[in-house]
Amino acid sequence: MVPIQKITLHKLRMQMKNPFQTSFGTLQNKELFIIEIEDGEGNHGYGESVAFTEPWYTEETVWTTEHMLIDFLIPLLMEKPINHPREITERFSVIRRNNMAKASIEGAVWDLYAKRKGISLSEALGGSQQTIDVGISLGIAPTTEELLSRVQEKLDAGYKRVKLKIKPGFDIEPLTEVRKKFPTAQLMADANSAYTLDDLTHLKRLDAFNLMMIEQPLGHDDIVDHAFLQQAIHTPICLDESINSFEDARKAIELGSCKVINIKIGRVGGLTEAKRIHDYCAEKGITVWCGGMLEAGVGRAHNIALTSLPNFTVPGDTAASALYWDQDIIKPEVMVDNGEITVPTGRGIGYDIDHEAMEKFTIAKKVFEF
Ligand SMILES: O=C(O)CCC(=O)C1=CC=C[C@@H](O)[C@@H]1C(=O)O
Ligand SMILES: [Mg+2]
Repeated sequence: MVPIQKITLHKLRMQMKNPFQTSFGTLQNKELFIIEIEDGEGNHGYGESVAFTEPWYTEETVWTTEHMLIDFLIPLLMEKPINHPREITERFSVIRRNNMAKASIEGAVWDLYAKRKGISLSEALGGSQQTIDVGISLGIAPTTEELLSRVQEKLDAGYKRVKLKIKPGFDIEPLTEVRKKFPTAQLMADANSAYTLDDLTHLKRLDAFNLMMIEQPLGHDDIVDHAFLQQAIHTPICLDESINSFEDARKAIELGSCKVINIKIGRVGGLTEAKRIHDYCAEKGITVWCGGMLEAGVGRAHNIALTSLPNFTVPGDTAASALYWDQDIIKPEVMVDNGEITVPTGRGIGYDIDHEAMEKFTIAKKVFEF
C-alpha cells in the first residue's frame, strides 16, 4: 500500500531566463504546482504540473489544474487506498481529459512509491539506460543570424539534437541557412499545428533539409490529415499535441499518421500511460522521445526517469536547468555533460528538493491532511 497522510499544493511563480517564443506567443513567467505527498513515515513524493497559464498548447491551464486537483482528483485519490501508482490512471478515468492535472499528482505518488521501496523512479518504471542523450528545443529567434548563433552555441555545448520552431513565413529560409551552416547536425522542426493540407506543396519542400522529423505540422487534434501528409513526404512525422492517450497512439500508428511520437508525461495523463505508449511503440517499431514543457527541476526529474526506458532512442528535451532558470528547485540541478545526463540512482526522482528555493518562488500553498 502507498499510505497518504498529507498533500501539499505549492504554487510557484518562476521567471525564465530567456523568453521562449512559439507560433502562438511568448512564455516568460512560468506558474506551476509542486505536489508534495507525505506518507506519515518520513517519505515525501513530488510531482509537478505542466499546464501553462494560457490554453494554447492544450486546453488546460494553471487555474484548471488547481480546480481539478482540489475538487476532483484529490478526493478521488483519497476515496480508497492505493496499492500501486499504476492504479491511478484507472481511478482517474472517470474524469475526462485534464491529463496534466492528473499527471501532476500521479507523478508524486510514483515518486513516493519508489522512495518507500528504496529504489529510483527509473528502476520503478523499468528503466535500463544509465545515461540519456539530450537535445535542445529552441524558440523562434528574432533574426536568422540570432538563430544561427543559438544553434552554434548549443551544438558547441554538446547537445545532440536541435529542434527548431517553424511557422508559415518562418520555415524555408531559416532551415536553409541552418542546414547550410550545419550540414550534419541532427535537426528537426516543430510547427505546433501551424499548417494545413492546403500547404502540402510547401511542406514537401521540407524534405530537402534532411530533418530527423517534423513535429505536429497539422491540426492539434488530427490524425487523418497527418496520415495523408506522411504518405506525401519523406520526412518522418512526429506527433505531439494529437497524442493524449494510449488509444490515440494506437490509432495514429494504425492509420500511419506518424513514424515518431513525442511522449510528454503531462499530455498523456501520467507515467503509467506514458510507459504504456512507450511499450506499444517499441512493439510496433515506432520511435519515441521525451518532450519537455519547460519544466522546473521536479518535472525534469520525472522526464529523465521516463527517458531511461529502453525505447527512448532519440535525444529528449531535457536540457540543463541553467538554460531556463537562474536557480532551480532541486539539488543538484539538472546537469548536461556533453549532451548526456546520468540518470540518478538515488531514491525516487533522485534529486533533493531545494526547500529554500521552493519557498522563495512560492506564491500560495494549500494543505490537505487525512
Ligand atoms: O521543455 C523544453 O525544453 C522544450 C519545450 C518545447 O519545445 C515545447 C513546450 C511546449 C509547447 C511547445 O512550445 C513545445 C513543444 O511543442 O514541444
Ligand atoms: Mg511540440
